[in-house]
Amino acid sequence: MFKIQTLNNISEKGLELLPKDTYEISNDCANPDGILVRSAKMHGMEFPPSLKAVARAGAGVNNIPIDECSEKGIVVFNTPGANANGVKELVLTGLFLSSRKIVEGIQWTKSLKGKGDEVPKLVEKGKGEFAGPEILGKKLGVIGLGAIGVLVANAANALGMDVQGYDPYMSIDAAWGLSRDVHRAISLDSMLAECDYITIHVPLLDETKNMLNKEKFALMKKGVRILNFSRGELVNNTDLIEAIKAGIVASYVTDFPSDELIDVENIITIPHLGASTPESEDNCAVMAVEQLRNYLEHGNIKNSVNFPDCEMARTTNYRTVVAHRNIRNMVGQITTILAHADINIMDMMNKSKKDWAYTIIDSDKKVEEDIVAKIRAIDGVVSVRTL
Ligand SMILES: NC(=O)C1=CN([C@@H]2O[C@H](COP(=O)(O)OP(=O)(O)OC[C@H]3O[C@@H](n4cnc5c(N)ncnc54)[C@H](O)[C@@H]3O)[C@@H](O)[C@H]2O)C=CC1
Ligand SMILES: O=C(O)CCC(=O)C(=O)O
Repeated sequence: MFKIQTLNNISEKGLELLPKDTYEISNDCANPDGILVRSAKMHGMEFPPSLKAVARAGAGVNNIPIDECSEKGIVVFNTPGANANGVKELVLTGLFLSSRKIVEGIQWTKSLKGKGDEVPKLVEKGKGEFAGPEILGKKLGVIGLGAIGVLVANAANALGMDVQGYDPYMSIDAAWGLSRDVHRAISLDSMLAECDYITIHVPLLDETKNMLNKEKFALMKKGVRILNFSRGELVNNTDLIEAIKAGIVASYVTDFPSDELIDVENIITIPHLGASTPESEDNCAVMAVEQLRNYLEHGNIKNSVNFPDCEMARTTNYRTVVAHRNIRNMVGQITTILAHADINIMDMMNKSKKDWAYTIIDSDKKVEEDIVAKIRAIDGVVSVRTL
């Protein structure tokens, strides 16, 4: 029986893929084999030795202590692209909200309640306060051309915007999906200087924290409109508020409210609704559960953020999987231990990703616990399982 702990509400479409005879699901269990999570903060959480994997039903993994998980041999998965359309649709909404003072206008209209027959006249008199430009023909800069950035760039291009993108690490898959009409920015700074609208779609990392700051606002066109549906910490809020007061930033729309941003003129805060659609929630949950099951039951890794993709069809009933550091002679040491135990390897796969590596071995006989203990004792090995 595998125990799965859920730290957030996970769509039933995903949970129902966990067979009741082999999986126990609870939001409060003592020794889980796997955790399913959305945005719950996992930093500072105690990880029991039973924990083998964490599956993030979503894209961003800044709520998970990745390095600590790697050191403990806990494989962390996310669900690339599964909620990208949900976010894209809200970014497009944000684009229009940043241009036309729709939110402010709706709020003002409410203040007319009780004015009786005067309302239409007051509306016509007051509406000038809420005018704003059209997006057609305007320049949009997209920072980060991954699953979401590409969809946003293509959709804005289809709406008649002049779109450029900046992503020094763009994947080949993402490049295949990008419209040929989207231009490649020469540099981030040149893109920031030219655009009327800027939207940010990068992960929150040490390198991207405060990516939009005083120095970058100083480069921007007066009246620029900025959208942030990625993470709040990508933008320095103190510098942003100054740039708004100085008239550089005409509007900031974000999915990540924080106290200093709420109720500030020209800032629209949305309560992290980017992926809050039934479609995105279902897609993410199904993908997260499928990846978690494949790992727990077969030791296959797909879409992990800390260990390499490593998938092999089973050739025998005896599988051993080893998570280890990406250092010399790991495979040599593992296979030597198996050879001394008179175990023959029928098929194997070894893959690496940055500092970490993973080995799957299908053998002709069961690898008993004393042999597992020997593999576990190799310097650099962080987890061993037989399946
Ligand atoms: N508002 C919401 O509900 C949601 C927010 N997100 C946020 O959006 C982010 C992006 O999501 P996806 O597009 O699905 O991720 P992704 O991994 O497909 O794309 C991220 C892109 O950013 C690029 N990148 C990384 N560092 C960069 C840098 N310094 N400069 C320019 N580009 C850089 C990468 O090369 C990659 O192409 C997530 O990390 C998450 O924080 C994701 C889903 C829902
Ligand atoms: O699960 C959610 O609603 C948050 C989605 C998100 O921010 C992400 O996938 O990175």
